[in-house]
Amino acid sequence: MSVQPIVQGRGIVKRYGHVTAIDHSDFDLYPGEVLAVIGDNGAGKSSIVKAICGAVQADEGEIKIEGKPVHFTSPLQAREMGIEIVYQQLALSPSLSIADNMFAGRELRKPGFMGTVFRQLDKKAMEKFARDKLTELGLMTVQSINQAVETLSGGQRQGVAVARAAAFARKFIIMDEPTAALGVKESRRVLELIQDVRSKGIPIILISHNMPHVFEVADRVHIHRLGKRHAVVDPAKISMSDAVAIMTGAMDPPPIEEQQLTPKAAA
Ligand SMILES: Nc1ncnc2c1ncn2[C@@H]1O[C@H](COP(=O)(O)OP(=O)(O)OP(=O)(O)O)[C@@H](O)[C@H]1O
Repeated sequence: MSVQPIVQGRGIVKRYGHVTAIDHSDFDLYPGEVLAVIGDNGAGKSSIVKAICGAVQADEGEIKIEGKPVHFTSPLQAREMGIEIVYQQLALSPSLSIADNMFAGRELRKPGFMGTVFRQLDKKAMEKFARDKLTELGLMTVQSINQAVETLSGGQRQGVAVARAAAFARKFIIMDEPTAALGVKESRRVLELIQDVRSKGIPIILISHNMPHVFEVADRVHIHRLGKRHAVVDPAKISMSDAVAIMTGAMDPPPIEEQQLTPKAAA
């Protein structure tokens, strides 16, 4: 029995002026998996995930979420559907608290009259929710949920960004280079968080240049080259150096029947 992909992109094209960033590319994300997207600088990795979440609009092609065609015109629309994004450049407000950052743009109002008429925020409920989520992901090493994000370490900040995505994602999470700015210990914690999120059943698209990280957490590796999906490989069956050679064009991709176009369980 075949499993329906969460995301299915077919023939996606994105041009920026004369540059064709995505050139008739396909894309598939399946339930429960970490799909890594690797590729050289400028291969079109960010552009394809931006097209999926509505940060840019594709010029051609079709994107379906759980089998239904979507045409997001902004990432906010994707967010409303339960798609969360963790960016390389942290999209947190440094002077706001952890709790405020987690709820930015989707604050909880007090129940009843005070919330509906006076629009009063339910600070207690938001703090409790933020504390519960951080505890669930083992991140409650931070001293207070009301601590400003600027007082946290890089790893703790990235932890808050991942916790926020995990707390609100209902469909999937896109992570664009989540460990790029982090040290060894902090990267390790974020990789563990990725595994925690997957074990909760939320699939992840992970863009990364860090091959050891990719090979540690990915179930499948989408290799992007010159704006196209060049191959999809099983990291358990290919060496890191061969994946890089395919990515740079030094080696041909494996024949299609040897690729991992669907997860092993769904094949
Ligand atoms: N806003 C933009 N305007 C013009 N060209 C762009 C824009 N965004 C991306 N491009 C171009 O599109 C191509 C693909 O870029 P993209 O950022 O998607 O690649 P990438 O694989 O994510 O690269 P990197 O690993 O360097 O982040 C590049 O040639 C880039 O210069």
